[in-house]
Amino acid sequence: MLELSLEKAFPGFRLALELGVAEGEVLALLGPSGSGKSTLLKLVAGLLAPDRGFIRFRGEDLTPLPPERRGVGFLFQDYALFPHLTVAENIAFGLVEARWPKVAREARVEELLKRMELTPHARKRPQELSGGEKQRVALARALAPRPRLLLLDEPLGALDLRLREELLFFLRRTLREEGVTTLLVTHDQGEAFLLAHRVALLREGRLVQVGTPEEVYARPKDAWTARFLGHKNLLSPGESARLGLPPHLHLLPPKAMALGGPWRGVVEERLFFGGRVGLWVRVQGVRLYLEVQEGPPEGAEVGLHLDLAQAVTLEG
Ligand SMILES: Nc1ncnc2c1ncn2[C@@H]1O[C@H](COP(=O)(O)OP(=O)(O)OP(=O)(O)O)[C@@H](O)[C@H]1O
Repeated sequence: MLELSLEKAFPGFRLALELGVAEGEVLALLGPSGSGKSTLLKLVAGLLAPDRGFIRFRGEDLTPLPPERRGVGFLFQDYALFPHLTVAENIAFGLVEARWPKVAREARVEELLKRMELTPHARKRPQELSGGEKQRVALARALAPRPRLLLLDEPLGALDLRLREELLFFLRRTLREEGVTTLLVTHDQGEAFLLAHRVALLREGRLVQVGTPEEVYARPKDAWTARFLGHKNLLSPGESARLGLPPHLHLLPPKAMALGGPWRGVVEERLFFGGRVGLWVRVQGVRLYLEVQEGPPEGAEVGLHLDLAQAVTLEG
């Protein structure tokens, strides 16, 4: 168990939170730019000292320890590999430092090369690798010494869309196979949902909500959280009333809507995404968004099924 109780202030910014992470759990810190995600990671890594509070891991207080004595592996945004070392040597770096015996070292490097599909690149230097390959080497290097705790700051940040997706599934498998307790920073909700057992939403240095991806998506605490998690159908009190709901702020989740039903609407926008189609439909003067397999063209009149019993009341 990792237990955090931390306070840290900068001019114009204050982080204050308490958070527990279970053994082997992957917890994603999700929040907009400037919400304090990296600051939190740096406090746990020991690169910053808290003004108040503690970092406890398996009952041991890590707060007074320097970074290298915390048993923490990290992968920060600028995953600088050592340019003069080969891929295998980069991965072995932490093992040499930790004085692993040669045989164990070689076995671990080989295991990670294979796991990360880097075996053919073992003797290359970083400048001979693609962006995605570099990122995999950096991840292997962080994992190699079997850290008890892994900190990942935007591990897929610097990559293009296609590589991001490819590495996302790769990272997901790796984290689950290694079973290491992980704190992961991202501002991408899709990434957080796919990678993490639980998601912690950070806003202006405070935790807004913590829960499994399913929990926070189904029951966001307030309108800000709902929007941040990618919800599109937030109904103002007036819009709620027009659809026959009490005049409060509501969230209509995607599963509460389908084509074909008694509500009459007009397709105002049709967005083709490839495997799915997004539709903005105006119903009773309210614009609602839904995704379908195949959708009617813009301007078409459609029938909508709205299960209003599934609407979630939100705080402002
Ligand atoms: N060393 C520092 N000195 C002063 N202010 C800092 C320092 N580090 C961070 N801050 C401020 O603290 C706030 C939180 O920064 P932090 O880097 O933790 O945000 P973040 O959520 O990681 O953002 P991003 O997604 O953009 O990386 C910001 O307002 C930033 O300007």
